[in-house]
Amino acid sequence: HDKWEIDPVELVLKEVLGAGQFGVVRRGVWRGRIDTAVKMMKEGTMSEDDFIDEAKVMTQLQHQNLVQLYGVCSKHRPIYIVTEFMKHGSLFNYLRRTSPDQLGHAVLLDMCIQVCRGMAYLERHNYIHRDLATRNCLVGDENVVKVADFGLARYVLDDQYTSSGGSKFPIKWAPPEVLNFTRFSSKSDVWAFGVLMWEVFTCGKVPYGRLTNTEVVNRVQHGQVLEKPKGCLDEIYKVMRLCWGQTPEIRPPFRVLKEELTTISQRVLAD
Ligand SMILES: Cn1cc(-c2ccnc(-n3ncc4cc(C(C)(C)C)cc(F)c4c3=O)c2CO)cc(Nc2ccncn2)c1=O
Repeated sequence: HDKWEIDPVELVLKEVLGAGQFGVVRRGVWRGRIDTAVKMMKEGTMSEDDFIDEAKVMTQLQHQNLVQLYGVCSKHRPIYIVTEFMKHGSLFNYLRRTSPDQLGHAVLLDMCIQVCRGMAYLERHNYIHRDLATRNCLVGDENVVKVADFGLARYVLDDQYTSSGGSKFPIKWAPPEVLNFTRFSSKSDVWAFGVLMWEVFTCGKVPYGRLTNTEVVNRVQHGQVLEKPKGCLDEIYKVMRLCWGQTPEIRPPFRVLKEELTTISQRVLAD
């Protein structure tokens, strides 16, 4: 019996949470008491057999800042992907609907540190996210923030999303080596983390505003990076700049970023 296989009989489906990349996602109650989110995979959106193979690895990735994969219902179609439930939805929406004064610098920095902890865990396990952004992080009680949908990008069948020339490719979160050679690594996740920090400290602004993808690619390839968010501390912006090193080698790993941000947080909190 594959322990990552969930019996759909044990799932009671509730309200729709949203329509994700792969189809409708609903809240579900598992075994009578466990709150979950259930992705009901629309046919043809994902290479399902490859994903089901990977699911056993993904269920082993467990960290307080990663949205836990509980398992899959793969004995029927559509398959279900069952994960931990986060009651406040995406970090992107949470930032945009929560007024800035409610989110002081200490809270914004703490959110970035939580994401960094989750990403340092993935880095330690040589696991690449490939689409880190505030839209792919989720918020729970007491401003708990967790990284969601890590690794799933590999199973998307829509080549508008998977090819760097496609209309759905996350250009604004991609470093030069991904734009030029789609060369993903934990260091390309670090670049995306810098953009995520910029999203957090602008309370959910869209990076590079209304620039077209072509204009963004030109800027990134010429070393032009995002400006310091209004009111953002210089030492926090400096960490963002470290994430935007032109080549992956000069960007710090997540375990170093975590130490940097924690040190700043202790100083900021002391003030
Ligand atoms: C776990 N979880 C997932 C979601 C939820 C709902 C709809 N779409 C999604 N998304 N969003 C994005 C997404 C992105 C991908 C990439 C491969 C990385 C491109 C792959 C996905 F499969 C999803 C997905 O399923 C999610 C994210 O997986 C919402 C939750 N919670 C709430 C609470 C209140 N209101 C709304 N959502 C929640 O707790």
